[in-house]
Amino acid sequence: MLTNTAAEKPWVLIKVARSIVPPLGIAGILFSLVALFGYLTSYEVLYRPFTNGPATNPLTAICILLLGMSLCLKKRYAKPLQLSFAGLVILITLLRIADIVTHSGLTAYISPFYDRVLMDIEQGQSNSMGLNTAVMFFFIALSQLLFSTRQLALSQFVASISVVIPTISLTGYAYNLTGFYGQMSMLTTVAGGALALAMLCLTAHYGGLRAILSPYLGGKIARKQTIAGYLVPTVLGFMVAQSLSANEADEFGIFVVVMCWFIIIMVSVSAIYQERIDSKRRAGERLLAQAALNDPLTNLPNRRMFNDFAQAELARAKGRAGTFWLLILDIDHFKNINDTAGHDMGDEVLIALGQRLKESVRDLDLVCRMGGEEFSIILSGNSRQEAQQVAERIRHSIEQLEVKGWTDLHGPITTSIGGATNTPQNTIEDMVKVADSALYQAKQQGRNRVIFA
Ligand SMILES: Nc1nc2c(ncn2[C@@H]2O[C@H](COP(=O)(O)OP(=O)(O)OP(=O)(O)O)[C@@H](O)[C@H]2O)c(=O)[nH]1
Repeated sequence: MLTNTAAEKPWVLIKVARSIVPPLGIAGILFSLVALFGYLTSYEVLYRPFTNGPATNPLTAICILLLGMSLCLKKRYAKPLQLSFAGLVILITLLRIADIVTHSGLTAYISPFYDRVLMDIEQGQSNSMGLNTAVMFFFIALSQLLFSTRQLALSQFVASISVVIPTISLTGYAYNLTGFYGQMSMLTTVAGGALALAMLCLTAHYGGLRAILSPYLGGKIARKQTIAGYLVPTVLGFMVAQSLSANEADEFGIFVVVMCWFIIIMVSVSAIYQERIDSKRRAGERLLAQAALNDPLTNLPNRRMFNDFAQAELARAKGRAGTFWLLILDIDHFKNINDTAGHDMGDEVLIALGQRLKESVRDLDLVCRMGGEEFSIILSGNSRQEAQQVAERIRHSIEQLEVKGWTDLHGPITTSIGGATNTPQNTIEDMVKVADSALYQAKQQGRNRVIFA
């Protein structure tokens, strides 16, 4: 039944963001399998896309595989497996970080295809999980762990840190700044970027990201600001970096990345506040719309809502040459209830009767309080016989209605009902007039009856 015109807009972008998580996870799995297949078959280009450039280390490929799988898991078994996969990646990356700091070579014991890695290193080729790669996967896994334990704010915060690392690496590849990507291969950069983005998208329904993806004005502005805040400094930075020496370009590159993320963080914070204020405004607007279309006593749609609904129903019926029925129902001798038991008892009767009417029809039918003790019911797509049966059933059901303080002392409440249907020519006003005159006849003939025009 139509009850609310100020409905929330669909949050399409959040749905899209959440729907791309499994495909990004699958992309990660494929990247890792390609790299591992490269090691298995000694087909170097699969794990080292650029000759003499950085390689995707086998341990890195395992981290990508575990994180990719954890993002693709279905709900039922997801939590324990996600926790285990994320935990494993955290362990591997922490070992690797300890390895880099202490030069202990611990990861050699757990790395698959280690002889191949050694061979590459002996030939002077880069092949190890660099500090930036280890930190990136550590943060992605930590974000997954926090998400699985419902720490959404922290999970989103950690995911945004993890997105920064592949962004720096990508900027390095774009600006040709080796220090920016170090030992992180293009394949690892893309796979890490996809997984970090997927982690961020998992929390799209929450916090800053939710505000940026909002379908309302605040979200629209925030999205444009985010894109401009990232693209403008990056493109301008790229042009300036071309004219700088290697050392200057490195420092300038860091400045550009910091600027981009500073702008994005500022935009997210202001979007959160904007969305908070706007959601209160929307709630107020919904309440106003509700009040304008509903009767406050019975909480049923009022005459205005009746007109909107009836016009739409008439247009629909004309479109498919169908019929619908209008019943106008009036409580018999209602004044007597007010006069005998007081206005409050009259109100109670109106509320109970409204509730009974709502329960007596289907969800697609509409029950309205037209005013005073008069109600209307729109029955969609019934034959005359069916509509008469419904009207009789309603009349009978109201006779059975019990309202403490009235029916137990003064007997049943009865109603008179007039019915009318649409014709190709008539308007809603015509239908109301016809149903009203049928109701008048029912009153004339002694009340407590149904008369159809
Ligand atoms: N308690 C209460 N009474 C209302 C409300 N709105 C209208 N009324 C009363 O409903 C009564 C309607 O009386 P009448 O139009 O004479 O109709 P009736 O007494 O039902 O008689 P018939 O319709 O001819 O059977 C009036 O006394 C109105 O004051 C309301 O919201 N609450």
